[in-house]
Amino acid sequence: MIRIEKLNQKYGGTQILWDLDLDVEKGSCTCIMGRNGAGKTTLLKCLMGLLPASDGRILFGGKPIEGRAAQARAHLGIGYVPQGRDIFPLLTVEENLQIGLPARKDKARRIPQRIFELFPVLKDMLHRRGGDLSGGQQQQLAIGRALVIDPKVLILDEPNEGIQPNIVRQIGDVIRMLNEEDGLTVILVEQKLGFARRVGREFRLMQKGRIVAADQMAKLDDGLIRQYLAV
Ligand SMILES: Nc1ncnc2c1ncn2[C@@H]1O[C@H](COP(=O)(O)OP(=O)(O)OP(=O)(O)O)[C@@H](O)[C@H]1O
Repeated sequence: MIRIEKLNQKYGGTQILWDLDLDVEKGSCTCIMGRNGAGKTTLLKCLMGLLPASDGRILFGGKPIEGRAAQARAHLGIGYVPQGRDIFPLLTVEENLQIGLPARKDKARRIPQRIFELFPVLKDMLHRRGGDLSGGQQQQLAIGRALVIDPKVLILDEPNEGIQPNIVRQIGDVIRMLNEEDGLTVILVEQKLGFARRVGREFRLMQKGRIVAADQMAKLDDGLIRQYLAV
């Protein structure tokens, strides 16, 4: 579904991603892991078109998208939940969710009910300002907003950063449900091993801007953890 070939990215003179290759199959739930600074967020931003790559190819459903703007990638069906959530604090929950509606193929004007089934708290707080929500509720809103476009793939960058454990569990359950029941392809950047193991079905390990290991989640053993994840 997504194929990245020989992706390179630089911040000024500093190269961050090096000839990076990544294949993500339709229906998979892939967890991208690696130490701080490995380039995980940079990779997601290049995939979303929020950072320009120096060179390389990004294919979505077999078609090159590397020349397309971020908004066009959303219209193609790539939903993105950025690190830090980036919800609009002065807009209501409803307005935050409505932002995605024009990107839907069917041009539906109403927020899909499925989002409120997954996150009932968003229905209860529909008219509250985004900025008044707790961190966990804001994260649920950020995921809801990405789902409004009816994406084919959902990309999440550390959805659990700074969130209380009961909401982390709920978010994990929702990601699993979206993947298993709705058939949504998921790409998740995650630092917490327990969450990654519970939610991810495959892993990719990153080190210094490269993918250095890839397998089924069950094969993520202590040796790999020591080598690429332990701090
Ligand atoms: N705007 C920027 N300008 C210059 N360098 C940057 C910028 N953003 C990130 N970097 C550098 O790029 C490298 C990769 O950062 P990135 O945020 O992609 O890593 P990460 O694996 O997501 O780390 P983390 O787990 O800490 O979020 C780091 O060395 C970081 O310092």
